[in-house]
Parts: sequence; C-alpha cells; structure tokens
Amino acid sequence: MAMRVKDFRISQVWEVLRHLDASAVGSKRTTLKFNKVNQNIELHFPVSSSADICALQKIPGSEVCHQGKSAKAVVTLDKTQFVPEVVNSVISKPKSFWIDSPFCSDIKRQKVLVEFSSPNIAKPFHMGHLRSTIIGNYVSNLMSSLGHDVHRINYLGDWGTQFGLLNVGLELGQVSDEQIAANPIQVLYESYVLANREAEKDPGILSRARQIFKQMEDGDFAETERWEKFRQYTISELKQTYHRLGVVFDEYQWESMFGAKDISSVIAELEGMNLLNDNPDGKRVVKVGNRNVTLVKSDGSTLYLTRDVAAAKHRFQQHKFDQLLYVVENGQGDHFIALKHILKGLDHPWSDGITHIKFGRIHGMSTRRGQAVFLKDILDEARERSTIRQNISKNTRVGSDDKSAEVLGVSAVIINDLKQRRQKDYTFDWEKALQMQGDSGSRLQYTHCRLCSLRENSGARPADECNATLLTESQATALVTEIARYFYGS
Ligand SMILES: NC(=[NH2+])NCCC[C@H](N)C(=O)O
Repeated sequence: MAMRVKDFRISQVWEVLRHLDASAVGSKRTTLKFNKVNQNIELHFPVSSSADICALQKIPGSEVCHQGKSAKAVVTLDKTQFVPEVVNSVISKPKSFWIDSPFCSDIKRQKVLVEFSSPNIAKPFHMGHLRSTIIGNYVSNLMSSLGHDVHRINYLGDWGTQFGLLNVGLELGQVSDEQIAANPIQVLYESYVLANREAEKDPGILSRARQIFKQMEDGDFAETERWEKFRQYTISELKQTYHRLGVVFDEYQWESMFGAKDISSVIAELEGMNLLNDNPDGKRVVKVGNRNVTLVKSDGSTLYLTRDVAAAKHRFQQHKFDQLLYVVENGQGDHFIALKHILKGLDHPWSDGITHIKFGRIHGMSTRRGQAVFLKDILDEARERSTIRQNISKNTRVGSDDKSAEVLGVSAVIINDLKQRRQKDYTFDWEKALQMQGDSGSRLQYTHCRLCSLRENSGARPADECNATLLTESQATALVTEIARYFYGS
C-alpha cells in the first residue's frame, strides 16, 4: 500500500521527476490516475535505472514495483495538496502552463507559422476556404495552448491571368472606386464574372487580360496604387467576417507581395543548383519525383508555385520558424510536395519544418443566394436559420437583432466541420449542422447555457480560495485529476 505524499507539493514531485532518467518522464507511458478504489490520485511511470530508484526514495509516498526486468513507480499524491494546487495553477497560469511540466521536457517552445483561410479576391470564398479557416484556427489555438509562439498568416490570392481579367471587368463595367469601397468582395467578384462572360464571346478580352497581367509581373502596371486601395478594402471587409468567427490574423500577405526581385532570386538560386531544366516548348521546369513541374512559363511569367517558393523563403528570413503549416485542401497535395521538394533541393534545411495540413472537400453547400457563396452569406444564412428554428421551439423567441441566433449559427457551422474526419470529403446539410441533438454546435451552446443557469439559480457564489476538504465527492477529485492530466499532458 503506497504512502501518501504529505507536505510535498506536486511541483516538488515534478522537480524530482525532472532528474530521473529521461525515458521515465516526458514519456507517453507516464500517467496521472484517479484510483477509484482507494480514492487516491496516483502518478504512474516506468523507471529504468537504479539511479532513478534511488532518486524516487526522496519522494515520500512513492513505491516501486518490479515486473521482471522493468520497474514501475507509483507516487500517491495528497489530495488536500493536489486539488488546490491544480485549481490555482489552472486559474492563474498562462495558457502555456503545461509546457513547463517535466512531461513536456522534450517539447521545445517553437515558432510556428500557420497559414490558413487564404481566399482569392477575384473568386468567391469557397467552402475549401471555410474549412481552412476553421481547421487553421483550431490548429493555431492548439499550438498556442501547447506553449508555442504562433503567427497566423492569411495568404490572399491576387495574382495570375485572372487578375488581368478582373481588371478588364472593371474597365468593361466602368466600376468606380466608390462602388468598390462600398462592397469590395462582391463588386470585384461581379467584375470578374463579367469579364469571363465577355471573354467567351470575344477572344480579344483574354489577350487583353494576359497583357495586363504581364504588365503587373513586369512591374509596369499603371494602376498599382488603385489596386493597393482595393486590397485594403478587401481586407477590411474580410476582417469583419472573420471577426464573426472569432478569427484574427497576425498578418495578411498577398501573392503579389512576392515581386520580380524575389522571383528572380528564386530563379537564380534554382539555376545555381542546376535544378532548372529548359523544356523544348520554352517552359522552365524542375523535376519532382518523375514529374516535371513548371516554374516559369514560356512567356517568362511565373506560377503559383514559384511565388510559394519565394513566399516560404521570405517567411523564413522574417520569422526563422521551426514549423510552417499550410492548411489547404487535399487537392493541392502535389503542389505542397513540389514546394517542399524544391526548397529541400535548394538546400534549405528549414524546409523539414513544412507540413501541408490537408482536408477533404465539402459538397452540396449552397445558400439562398446560390452556389457561388461568400463566407458572409454562409454565416448570414446560418444566423437566419437559427432564428427561424429558435422561434419555432416552444420556449424562446428571438429577433433578427438578437445575438444568440448569430452565436448559434456560427457554432453550428464550426462544430459541424470540426466533427468530420479531416481528410474525408463530406456533404454539407443545413439540417444536420443545426440540429439540437448529438455533437452539434447548438447542443454545445445549450449545455453551456444550462450549466450557467444552474450556477446562477443555485444562489451559490464561487469561493475565493480552494478548500479541498470540502470536495468530498469522488467525482470532484476525478474531475480535478482529469483537468490536471490535460494541463500536465500525462
Ligand atoms: N501558400 C499557399 N499556396 N496557400 C494556399 C492558397 C490557396 C489559394 N489562394 C486558393 O484558393 O487555392
């Protein structure tokens, strides 16, 4: 029967553990358990050397069981010390608290760049961007609660012939700057659609678009300043919508930021490493496995991938990141394989820190405004449907200005996505997303409200200090142990 650790703070236990053989701590086999039979809190871990066993003798309440060649230690923690220490730590410490526990001694605090959302300004914000936004935000939150230094980037697409087309569309529609300022995402999109429609009738439009794009690439595009304004309007509008989702970016980058100078230095680097091959058709390609991947087109203009190489280099120069995570749909798998391969070929060891966090497609999402959806429309529709639903239910009556419909709608959209298998495609269904039963956002909010109202109606006030002797129910100790497991990562 193990003794209890009397007058021994859990942090002191960590301190002793910190000096044990590294294999014992930070190992997945180390666990914190609530022993239902004797109601004790126990720390279990393997010990692998006689030095460890000696060190453990310093901890009162520790016991070593030998099982053949291996040995296992059990340290029984005193409840009256353990409970307040966990409760106080969890309340007062910053989010990165558990990275300081010895269980995480092998985890180094890293600089992590997470690039997510990344819509294109000419095209609608499609469901892939919505998934990227939800998953990317989740991954960023997770990384920062692990104690990492997280930097969130939104890499907006504003490059390629499509932007030449968008410019032609603005000319054709004689769109004024005021119209764009009032409704940037919608108006830019409509101009792009207009140009595409006209291009079907008149091939001259496409060559005009190519010409404009070439000017953009060569740095002699006449309307650079005007475009700068459009970008700012777009960001302001996007920010309002991200705000509804609780998403904030540290940085907005545009594909166009990686200009001629960055691109030519990438090309020179590739040439220097003999990685660039000239195809008979004038394209310049790099071998990735058995594929030839184009980096420079025959007219000398560059591609999405070329910009990504320049952007990754720029990000490393700026942030010296340990990890760079790209949260982008499965369909771009080959693109990121090529990106990593090229950076590795260019002898950048930091490319090992690049990961493509992929996810499956969403099918069947449409709103009352049609298939070509903007993020704003999705959230508006979720809010509208939540309002209707709430008004149908017996107890509640919600007006369109009520915040709860907004919160319910947003929760439904987020939870509906997070509960899917990440890499699988799924079909979006408004009914399922908004349902009250099962693991839905509405259910989550409902449960939270129930708990809040139970607390309010109980008339009890939270105590200023945690007094563990009052927690006589075993469920309470089990819950605190569970919280500690989360925070100490065991
Ligand atoms: N660094 C990147 N390539 N990120 C992904 C960008 C996604 C791109 N804007 C698209 O909508 O397809």
